[in-house]
Amino acid sequence: MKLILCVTGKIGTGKSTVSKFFKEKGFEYINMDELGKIAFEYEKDKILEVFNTLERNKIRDIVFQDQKMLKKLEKILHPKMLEILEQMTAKENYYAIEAAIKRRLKIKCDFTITVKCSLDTILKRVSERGLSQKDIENILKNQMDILDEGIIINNDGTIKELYEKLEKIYTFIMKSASF
Ligand SMILES: CC(C)(COP(=O)(O)OP(=O)(O)OC[C@H]1O[C@@H](n2cnc3c(N)ncnc32)[C@H](O)[C@@H]1O)[C@@H](O)C(=O)NCCC(=O)NCCS
Ligand SMILES: Nc1ncnc2c1ncn2[C@@H]1O[C@H](COP(=O)(O)OP(=O)(O)OP(=O)(O)O)[C@@H](O)[C@H]1O
Repeated sequence: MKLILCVTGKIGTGKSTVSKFFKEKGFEYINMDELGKIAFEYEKDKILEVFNTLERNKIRDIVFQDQKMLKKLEKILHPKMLEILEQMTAKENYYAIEAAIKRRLKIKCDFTITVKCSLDTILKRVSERGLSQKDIENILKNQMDILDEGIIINNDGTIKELYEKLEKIYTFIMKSASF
């Protein structure tokens, strides 16, 4: 049997943490940001032509301040990312796909979890990763199409509280999937 669970949500809301829970339950974990990095390697020539650089930090600064440039980057990378995703999910298995822009990528899945938390929590958790408040706000401006979808998880609380919610959601998904 094949089951595809998508974990979506804005930057720093806790998608990786939620996905890790499902990985521990035996799901195969796929991170679309990582597929983006693989696609980037395949499409270096096209990227260099458009951006005159291959430095991810520089490209990040450009695209999250200019939506037209983000569209150009997505047009180069998304087809390859989706091709790799299709290959990776060909077998019967349980998959947890982490994808902030799941809707934009039009990933088909059986269950969706949207992870949410307040802007304050996002800023606090992500700034520890070395991104400035301005960087985070620029990324968030380009994530306005991430809407509440499927099972909604609020992740402003502790990890323990998150895991308690996830155990219930896991039970629900496994029961629903067996029908
Ligand atoms: C712009 C790039 C080069 C910046 O790389 P960098 O290593 O600095 O950052 P990283 O990939 O970790 O992304 C930073 C944050 O932005 C988010 N993000 C990435 N791409 C997008 C996008 N197209 N739209 C909205 N948010 C995005 C990520 O989920 C993450 O939270 C890179 O994000 C990229 O190639 N993006 C385009 C591919 C894509 O759409 N990936 C999203 C998969 S969900
Ligand atoms: N409930 C929580 N309590 C405390 N810290 C948390 C909680 N949930 C997640 N975190 C931490 O917050 C940070 C962001 O979480 P995580 O990496 O899971 O988010 P993400 O949505 O995957 O981020 P990105 O969009 O950048 O991929 C991480 O350092 C994670 O360990």
